[in-house]
Amino acid sequence: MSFHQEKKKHVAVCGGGLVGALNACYMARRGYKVDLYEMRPDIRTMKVVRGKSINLALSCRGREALKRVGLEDAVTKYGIPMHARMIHDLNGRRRPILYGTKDQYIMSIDRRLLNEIMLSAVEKFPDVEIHFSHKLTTCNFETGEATFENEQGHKVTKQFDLIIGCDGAYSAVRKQMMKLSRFDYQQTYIPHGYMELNIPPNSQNEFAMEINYLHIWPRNEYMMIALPNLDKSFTTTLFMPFEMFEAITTEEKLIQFFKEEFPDALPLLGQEELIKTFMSSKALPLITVKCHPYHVNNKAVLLGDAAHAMVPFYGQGMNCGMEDCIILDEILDAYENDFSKALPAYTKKRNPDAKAICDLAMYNYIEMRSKVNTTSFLIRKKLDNLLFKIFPKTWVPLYTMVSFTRIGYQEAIQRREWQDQVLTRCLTVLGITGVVGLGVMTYQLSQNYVHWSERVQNILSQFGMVY
Ligand SMILES: Cc1cc2nc3c(=O)[nH]c(=O)nc-3n(C[C@H](O)[C@H](O)[C@H](O)COP(=O)(O)OP(=O)(O)OC[C@H]3O[C@@H](n4cnc5c(N)ncnc54)[C@H](O)[C@@H]3O)c2cc1C
Ligand SMILES: Cc1cnn(-c2ccc(OCc3ccccc3)c(C(=O)O)c2)c1-c1ccc(Cl)c(F)c1
Repeated sequence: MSFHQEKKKHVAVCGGGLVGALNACYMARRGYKVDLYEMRPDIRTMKVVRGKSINLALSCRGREALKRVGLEDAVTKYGIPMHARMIHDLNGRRRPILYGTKDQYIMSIDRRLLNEIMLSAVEKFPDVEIHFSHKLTTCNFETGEATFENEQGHKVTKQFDLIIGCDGAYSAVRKQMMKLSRFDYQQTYIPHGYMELNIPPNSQNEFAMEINYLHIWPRNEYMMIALPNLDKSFTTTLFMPFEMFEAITTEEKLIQFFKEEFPDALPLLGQEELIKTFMSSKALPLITVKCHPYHVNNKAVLLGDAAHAMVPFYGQGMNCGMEDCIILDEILDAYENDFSKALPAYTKKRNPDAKAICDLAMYNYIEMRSKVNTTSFLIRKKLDNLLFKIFPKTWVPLYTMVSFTRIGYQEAIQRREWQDQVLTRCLTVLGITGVVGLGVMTYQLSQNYVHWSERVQNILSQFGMVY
């Protein structure tokens, strides 16, 4: 090796899910030698892949991350744009509210297909190897050694320049970090669980609802959403307290519940299919995880849910994790691949934003659970869109900043807090002004009324009529 030729960095990406597969592309593009370890078998060869939501919403941050490794078109050609939310009320009325202009839409993407596309993209890079059915068990943050166990229980230990934990909300890499002092960790399971249902194509084999919409049934304690699939079905996710899931013990109770809470969805779901799916499924838990720091020495770093798992009530978990790949890549450029400088800088840059979106997703969950039914959802969103039209530079709806820009999550929330203060003040002033104004107007009207009624009476009296 010549004096000037730097030794090629050798990294281990642990976890071949949505963020790990993408990050492996980023690391390979940097010219690193990449070993990607995924504890599951190759999903591209599996008939059924169990796991999280069947489809998910891809928005600006995730798209930009895909774009930078040349995957945006490969993914979005299989995506279904959702230009608006479609709010379903109890009477079955559906109200669309646009997300913004025609180029401001989120996309419904099949999770498995997205993962497969990225795994296949990884394999195209030189000096990259994917090790399926290899589970990370332990790692040494002093030496960079990591041990993986395969299906036969055989263990292999290798040494790396960097261990990148993309192994999800229940990360093994993070578990190793938790043994270290001054590693902060916090997790919260929420009382709600989720269950995925399916709205199949209708009898004409067409979509059973409007296609390019994120369908939302806000019912305070319960929420349901539906995202379209390429096979003309809708993956419908019911969010409900576990107690409620457990209380629905018979088919009658289930049908009665949907008749009361989601009457328009019941015929689309199909009673028999709903019963079959609901009675054979278990509601799955939802967790939020926050931790700090994201790195250890110059040997390990966390991305995606391993670093910041969030409840799915803002549709940002994957988008945030994909944006992590951009942030780390930019910082590695800035510090010329010096991990001892780049990793602390990554934690410093990313941790506040990731915590902010975790908090926002949780806030939205609490908000939707307690205060959001169709009316309040509609009012809120229409007011947001109206103020955005009037003050496009200053009043950017929070959902727009989060989903259609790469404004830092923390900044987006700070700007929203300012908006809330302004709105509260305006409404207060309007309220006070309104009351005062109403008083003045009433007085004036009463004066005018007296004046007006005198005039009418004078006119009518001239005709001998009095009313
Ligand atoms: C119901 C629901 C709806 C959602 N909807 C959206 C949405 O609309 N938009 C959005 O942006 N996000 C959404 N999310 C969040 C999104 O699913 C996650 O943020 C995203 O999957 C995180 O990707 P990840 O790669 O970090 O983790 P994961 O997708 O969990 O992948 C982790 C990978 O690591 C592997 N692994 C785990 N442990 C090990 C180990 N020890 N060794 C090796 N491999 C290991 C796993 O097998 C897996 O393949 C939703 C989540 C849920 C639950
Ligand atoms: C999967 C996905 C992608 N985006 N969103 C999303 C999230 C929040 C939203 O608004 C914030 C808000 C809603 C209601 C009241 C105040 C603020 C909007 C919107 O404005 O349309 C869209 C979701 C989603 C995920 C789960 C549930 Cl339960 C849900 F309803 C939607």
